[in-house]
Amino acid sequence: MRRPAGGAARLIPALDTGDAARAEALAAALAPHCGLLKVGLELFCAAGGAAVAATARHRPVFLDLKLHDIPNTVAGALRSLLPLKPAMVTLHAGGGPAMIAAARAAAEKAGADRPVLLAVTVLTSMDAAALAATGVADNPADQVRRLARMAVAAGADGLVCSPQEAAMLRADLGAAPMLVVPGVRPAGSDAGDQARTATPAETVAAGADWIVVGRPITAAPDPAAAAAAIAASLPG
Ligand SMILES: O=C(O)c1cc(=O)[nH]c(=O)n1[C@@H]1O[C@H](COP(=O)(O)O)[C@@H](O)[C@H]1O
Repeated sequence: MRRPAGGAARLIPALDTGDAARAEALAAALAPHCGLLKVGLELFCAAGGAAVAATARHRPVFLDLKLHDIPNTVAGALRSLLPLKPAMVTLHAGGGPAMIAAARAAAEKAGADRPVLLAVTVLTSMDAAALAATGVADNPADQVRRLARMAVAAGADGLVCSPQEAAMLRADLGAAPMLVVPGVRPAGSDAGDQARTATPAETVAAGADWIVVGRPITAAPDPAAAAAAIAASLPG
């Protein structure tokens, strides 16, 4: 997976709907304004591999299932997903180094076309209090850094973090890891359940390769126009 040159190629709209027909209509409308399209849990649970195939007719697919299980099970899930040829797949960094290494080994079976493996660090919906409720006393940035270092050392190609940690991870880990960043909100739009946010331009300036945007696009009266406006706001 090549890194995006800039502009619309950096945008990944999230097709978060349980309605496969609506997802396909969104994919067709948004394709001119984005680099990839994200199929996440809502759409995959509703429509499975057929939704991935339908989406892939428009743009390469970021398959965001956030795998998190014992290493053997995650490796098996990866093998099951390879025929769908996703460009990117997520797994939770919290599954630990053996799980990530097992996923990498399974992905390698696809050869040069293997999916990029992205380790999700601390969900962008979590603030320090939510993290503390899980037993992690560190602030989100410190926990993101710890998980990111571990995940990259274990074989992840890239990381999912919030806009607020992107610059820190670039400084800490250098240019190599791909950074895919959700929790992105155009100025003035509703944060919803996202806790650690920034605007699209701020997020790219902080070092994100790709930004993931869902509701600010899908809930807009004209999703294609919303995506085009976000893409136009991104630095090259
Ligand atoms: O892995 C992800 O894409 C992801 C990780 C994370 O920490 N936070 C996060 O919001 N996401 C996804 O990014 C999208 C954000 O959607 P909106 O909040 O509607 O823009 C959703 O599809 C989430 O599943």
